[in-house]
Amino acid sequence: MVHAPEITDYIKTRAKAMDEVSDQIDEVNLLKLKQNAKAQTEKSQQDDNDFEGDSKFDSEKDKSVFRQYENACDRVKNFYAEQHTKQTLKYNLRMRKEFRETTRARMGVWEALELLNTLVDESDPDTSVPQIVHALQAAEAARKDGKPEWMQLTCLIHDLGKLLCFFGADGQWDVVGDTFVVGCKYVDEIIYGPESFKENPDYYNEKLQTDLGIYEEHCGLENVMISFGHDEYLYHICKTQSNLPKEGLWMIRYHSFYPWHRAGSNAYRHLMVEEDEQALKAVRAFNPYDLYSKSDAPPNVDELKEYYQCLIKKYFPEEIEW
Ligand SMILES: O[C@H]1[C@H](O)[C@@H](O)[C@H](O)[C@@H](O)[C@H]1O
Ligand SMILES: [Fe+2]
Ligand SMILES: [Fe+2]
Repeated sequence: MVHAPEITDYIKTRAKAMDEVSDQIDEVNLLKLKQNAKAQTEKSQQDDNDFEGDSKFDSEKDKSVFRQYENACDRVKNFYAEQHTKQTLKYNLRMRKEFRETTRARMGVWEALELLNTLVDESDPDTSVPQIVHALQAAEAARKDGKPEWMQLTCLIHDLGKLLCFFGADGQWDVVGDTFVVGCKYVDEIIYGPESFKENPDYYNEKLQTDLGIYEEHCGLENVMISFGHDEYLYHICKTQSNLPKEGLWMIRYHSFYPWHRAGSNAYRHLMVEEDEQALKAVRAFNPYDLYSKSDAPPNVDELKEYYQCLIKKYFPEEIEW
């Protein structure tokens, strides 16, 4: 039997022991929490570093069969003739003002993707499948390579700006195709070269046909007008309505800017600032998922829907203003 004074002693020692045990438990928990946090930071750092690693999904592919513009079909050639003729400086100034002042539609990201189900890109020599297929091919390739979630999502949505085709665009010349800088000399790296601008009035304006044109040296790509289309349009939507990292935003904004980012190009370097080097790295890391996934088997939209809807929720609100 334990008596009164002893009870208190007993209770005290028990309590002390309990305290010690719970201290230990707390310590174990704290340690676990710390370990978890450390693992998470390491994981996210790993994720972030990982986005730049070389693509692997395309290792077996013959890359030389993509982007063959010289022997492309008439649909592609006619597209560029029209785009190079109509993307004038004046047109670009007008578009930039106009598109920011209007909301064309309100809908969620997945809904927007489903709308692209009916759109085939006339400028593309490498694919003639509906754009939702291209979106999922690009995203699935990034996922297969273990790229971070934000990059998988960027791959999924990168061409959503082509929705402009449904919002009263004048055709496709003002929405799709490679982009280039307007307001300065047309560089050799542009598809079909500077001569393909012969019907464009800017071609005959001497002030616009110097290396700098209307720009200052190293003014930064941010301050340069790149021909208007799905990249620029979607970039502004994502910048103001998503929490995608800046790398994802760069991938979207410059993915069609092949004269600048394609392998071996040195074009437009005199307009860049230091940060644009980072952007270039990001866009080059993204490019294989956009380009080389075009020859992959078409993915099953219904099967993938849930996974990507979850990803979308992490970075976008339910409804977007388009
Ligand atoms: O989505 C477009 C399209 O597929 C074009 O054909 C290509 O030239 C662009 O660079 C790309 O962004
Ligand atoms: Fe694109
Ligand atoms: Fe694309």
